[in-house]
Amino acid sequence: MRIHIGTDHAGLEFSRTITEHLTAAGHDVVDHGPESYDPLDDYPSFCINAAHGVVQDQQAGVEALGVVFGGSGNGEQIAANKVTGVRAALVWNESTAKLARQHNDANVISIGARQHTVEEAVALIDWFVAEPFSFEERHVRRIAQLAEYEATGLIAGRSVDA
Ligand SMILES: O=C[C@H](O)[C@H](O)[C@H](O)COP(=O)(O)O
Repeated sequence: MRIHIGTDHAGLEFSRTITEHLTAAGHDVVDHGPESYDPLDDYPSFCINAAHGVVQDQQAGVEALGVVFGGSGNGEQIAANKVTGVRAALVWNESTAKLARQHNDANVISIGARQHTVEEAVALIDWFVAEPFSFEERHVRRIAQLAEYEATGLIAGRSVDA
């Protein structure tokens, strides 16, 4: 599995441990930065680049997921979700990490590095990566609605404002 990671200054300390852990588990980690600590850096470009990496790999048939993390994980999730084809979920416990895959087929998760220990963050990532999508009809239908809205502004061919 290729795993794209992106963060900001608030998550940078987690990067090394997360990369070491995922690499030791046999994953191919692509780090989209930042490379060094700058307390004034901005998460959008790092997280959007990670999200783009996931989509490009998946479109090319490469098995890939993404992990973005920052102080809260909120801005990082918002940034990742700006990328067409990304379903980024903010996860904070075992249940939300697993449901991100089971129900949402999330291809990116976001974690608040100031909300967890690095050991907790690694566990969240492991739960997410190991969990398969359920392929249950209702979840497939809802994900398809999101994709349709993203592509056309419609859901089931109808305006969501109607
Ligand atoms: O949602 C955004 C993230 O939590 C950022 O990591 C956070 O806002 C950075 O905060 P500061 O610039 O105060 O270190």
